[in-house]
Parts: sequence; structure tokens; C-alpha cells
Amino acid sequence: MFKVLVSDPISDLGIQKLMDAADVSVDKNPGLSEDELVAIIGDYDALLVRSQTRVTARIMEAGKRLKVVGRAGVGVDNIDLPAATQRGIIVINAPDGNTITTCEHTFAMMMAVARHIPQAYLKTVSGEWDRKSFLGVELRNKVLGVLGMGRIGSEVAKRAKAFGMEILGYDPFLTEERAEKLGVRLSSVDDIVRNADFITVHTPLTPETRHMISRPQFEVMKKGMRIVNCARGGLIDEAALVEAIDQGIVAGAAFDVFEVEPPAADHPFLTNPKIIVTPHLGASTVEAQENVAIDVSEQVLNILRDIPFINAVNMPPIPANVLNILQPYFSLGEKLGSFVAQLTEGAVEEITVNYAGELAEVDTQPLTRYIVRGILSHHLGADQVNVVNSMHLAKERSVNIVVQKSHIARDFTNLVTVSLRSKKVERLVAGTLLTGYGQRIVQIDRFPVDVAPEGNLILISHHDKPGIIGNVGSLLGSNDVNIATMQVARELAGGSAIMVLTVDKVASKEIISELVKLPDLIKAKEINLL
Ligand SMILES: NC(=O)C1=CN([C@@H]2O[C@H](COP(=O)(O)OP(=O)(O)OC[C@H]3O[C@@H](n4cnc5c(N)ncnc54)[C@H](O)[C@@H]3O)[C@@H](O)[C@H]2O)C=CC1
Ligand SMILES: O=C(O)C(=O)COP(=O)(O)O
Repeated sequence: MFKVLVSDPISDLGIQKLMDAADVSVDKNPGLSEDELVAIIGDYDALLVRSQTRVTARIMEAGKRLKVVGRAGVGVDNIDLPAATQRGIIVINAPDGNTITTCEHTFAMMMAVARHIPQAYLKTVSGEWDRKSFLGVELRNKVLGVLGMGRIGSEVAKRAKAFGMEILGYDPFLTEERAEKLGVRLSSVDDIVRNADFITVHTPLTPETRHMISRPQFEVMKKGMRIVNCARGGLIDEAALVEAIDQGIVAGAAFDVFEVEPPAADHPFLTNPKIIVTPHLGASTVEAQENVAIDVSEQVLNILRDIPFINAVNMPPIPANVLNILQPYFSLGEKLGSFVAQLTEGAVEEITVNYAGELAEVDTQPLTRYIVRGILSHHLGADQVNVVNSMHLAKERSVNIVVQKSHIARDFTNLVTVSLRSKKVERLVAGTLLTGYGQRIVQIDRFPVDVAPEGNLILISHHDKPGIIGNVGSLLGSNDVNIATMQVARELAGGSAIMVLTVDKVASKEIISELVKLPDLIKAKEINLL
């Protein structure tokens, strides 16, 4: 039974799929402190959070069973990603489900700050009919600067057009072509800062974006501009904003997010009449909360059930066209890695992967992660290594990874060859997918073979002499080990040869040492690919 802890308020409807799963039990326990989480996290396989829970390295260290942290939303700045990667904890988010909701909140904030709605509301409900203090401005014909033209920024731009605004956009990934499609003028930060009547920020908080709007930017802004932050506290320098309001540069600001959340009781924003605030409500609609919870629950369920996943925050994304080519090879790659690791004696120093055929045309890094996972799992334990941390663990152990590519794959469409070098030996295995036959190992060291990489295998090296096959068969038979398939390969008649057997049950160590005593048999090694 997998145990999932939900430590922030997450939509019940959205996590229904998890709650209904027969193999999952869900505990909802929002609002725990770090110490309280550290005390209980050891029992859980998955943790579901929003932005409130800070998932620290301490929590992850205590989460000995923790496989996945699911963020029901976009921002993962509350999760220690390097610590997660190091421990092989997969971090996933739900980036699409709250885009429209957050965009609409941004618009609500922009209109509220243009028309002083919260301030007017407060006066009206207090019994004062004040129609003089709240003269607003129209959005029509105003210049809106959008910093960060990703999902939310682009949706804001689309809606701003309908309001008759002129839009300047900046994003390192915004192309001229896309800007034109969105009806946005591609601009620089400086352009936007100097010319906008309204600025809205929609970037993540990174060392580069931290205080992207600070004193030097406020100094050159149009007098009377208004600014909105429904992305992340810290993008706009809070102290510099208060100064810019005092200097009459900024006429109004609308903030949904703060550098420290919740803000201290004496935070200057809370008493400034020109600043309106909401408590990080950007994603808080029924629809968005259901969407993100559904997305994250599905992914968490797949990860817990070991169904290959394609996207994680702590792993580079795989484009769909590349995934189509690579995905069928993920399981084969892992098995080839495991196979060659079981053959190799001594500490692995170098892994060489050769991709031949169509595979050579695409970015094969995701497949390499599976191969390395297969190799390292043999030594470190399958529960310790996954595709998120496999490369990191190899690097940590100074294992050199060499990737080679060639367009010619002998007679196959694709061929994946994995060699391992240790101080003692160099071993090699190659595999492919054959239409109608599935996964095949087609080469072991220098011997061509045709073996399905599954189940219990015994690899025997021997001299090519008559009687060997019979002797091996009789010994295994007399020990009640049934041979399902057998392959023999040799270099030259009478030279060195190998035999690969698939057996129905694991042959004990004693049987393997009996095999080695047979005449002309050099080595026998059991390989498990379950
Ligand atoms: N207030 C709230 O409740 C919510 C806040 N958010 C936050 O909103 C922000 C945007 O979210 P999405 O649009 O979904 O993310 P996104 O990843 O689709 O867009 C972010 C964009 O920022 C751009 N960017 C990065 N560095 C930049 C820079 N120096 N200058 C300009 N652009 C830069 C990126 O290229 C990307 O296109 C995130 O910080 C997210 O955490 C998201 C949902 C709800
Ligand atoms: O999705 C995001 O990045 C958000 O900031 C939303 O945060 P929340 O899930 O409402 O705590």
C-alpha cells in the first residue's frame, strides 16, 4: 500500500483518483511545521503540496520512502530541488491547470488598482459616500508591459488586447513571430520600464529575476504608472516600490505575492493606501484547484506504480517527437544496463553507450538516464536509483559516461550498445527492438546472439567442444532447473564460445558452482532481468 501525505489544502475532487485507488491511502494533514513533517514523513511514499509547505532537505532526508513530491500548481520555489535530485525524489508540478485563473486574477488586480476598488469598498461599507477620492484611469489606450511571456503572461496579453491596450512584451524565449501572433511588441526590459503605464510580471523567481524591478528601474518609469505582481514575491523590490510611491512615480500597486509569506504585521504594503494586496490567491478558484489536483494526482499515481513518466521538474523535459522515438527503448535500455552491470566485475569506471541508426538523430540523454539507472541499480539497489538521480549518482561516483552515435546500425533500424569498463574488465552488450519480436539482446561481448532480455538467464562461457550442451542440460535438469531457451554462439569452430540459457527458476549459487566444474566450461554467471 502506498501512503500519500497531503500537507496543504488541495481540492478533494481533484485528488479523488488517488483516494479511490485500491493501492493508495491518503492522509490529509495541512499546516504542519517542518519539525512535525520530519517526524512523520518517513511513513510516506508521496507528498502533495501547494506553495505553503516548504519541502526542505531535512524533510527529504527524513523521507526514507519518499519517491515523489507533487506540487499542485506551478512554482516549485518552496521545494529544495537539488536535495530532491540528489535523493532521487521526483518532483512534479501541474503547470497548466491554473494559468487562466491566475491570468484572470492579474486582470482583476489591474482593474482594481486602476479604479481603487478595495479602497472604495472599505469606505463605502464603513458608511462614507466618498465619490471624490477615487478618480481612476481607463485601461484603453494605455501601454501594458508584460515581463515574462510564458503561459500566464501570454494569456494576460491576449485579454489586454481586448481592452484596447498596447502591449510590450519581454521574455528571453519570445520570438518576433510569436510576439506578432499575440499582438505584442517585442521589447526590452528597459523599453518596458520607460514606456509602460502598467507593468505586470509573470516570471519565476530566479537569481536573475530577483529584484528585476528595483530602484534603477523605478527611477526611469513614467510618472503615474501602476504595477502588478501576481507571480512571485521578490521579483519587484518591495522597499524600492514604497519609495517610488512616496516619490509620486508609482500611482498604484497590486500585489498577490510577497518576499516573505505571510508578510509581517508591520509590512509597509499593509498600510499604504496606494497598494492593494491579496494573500497569494492567484490560483485560488474551484476550477484551477480541481485542474491542478487532478493533474498532479495522475502523475503521482503513475510514479508510485512505476509507470514510466516523462516529465519531472528536476529532469529536462522531452519533446514529444523525441519521446515517440525514445520511449520504446526505455525499458530495453534499462535492461541492457542491468545485464552488463551483472556481468562486470570490479568497480565501474566508464560507461560507453553507442546509439546507432535513427536514435543517432535525436537527443538521447533521456534514454541514457534509463541505461545508467539499470547499471547503477545493480550496485546501489533499485529503490535508490531512478531516472532523476541516475546521472547525478554516476557523477558523484566519478563514473565517466561516454555517448557515441553512428548512423549505421548493421542490419537493424536501431542498435543500442552499452559497454562497461572496470579496472579488471570491459564487457559489452547490444540490443534492439525487432518488429514482431520485441526486445532482443543481439550481442554479448564479441558474440552475436538473439536473446529476449527477460527472466532468469545463465551466461556460460566455454570451449566449443562436443558434449557441453548435454552436460549443462543434465546438470540443470537433475537440479530441477528447467531450461526455457538456449542460445550458443562461437567465434570459430573449436574456439571460445558462449551459451545463454533462460531458466524457469533461479539457479542457486551451488548449482552455478557445480556448472563451473564441468569439463571445458570456463565461467557461469546468473543474470536476473525480472
Ligand atoms: N499568484 C499565484 O497564485 C500564482 C503564481 N504563479 C507564478 O506565475 C509565474 C508565471 O507562471 P507561468 O506563466 O505558468 O510560467 P511559465 O514558465 O509559463 O512562464 C514564465 C516565463 O518567464 C520567462 N522568464 C524567465 N526569466 C525571465 C526574465 N529574466 N525576463 C523575462 N522573462 C523571463 C520564461 O522564459 C517563461 O516564458 C511563476 O512564477 C509562477 O510560479 C503561477 C500560478 C499561480
Ligand atoms: O502555482 C503557483 O505557482 C502558485 O503560486 C499557486 O500557489 P498555491 O497553490 O495557491 O499555493
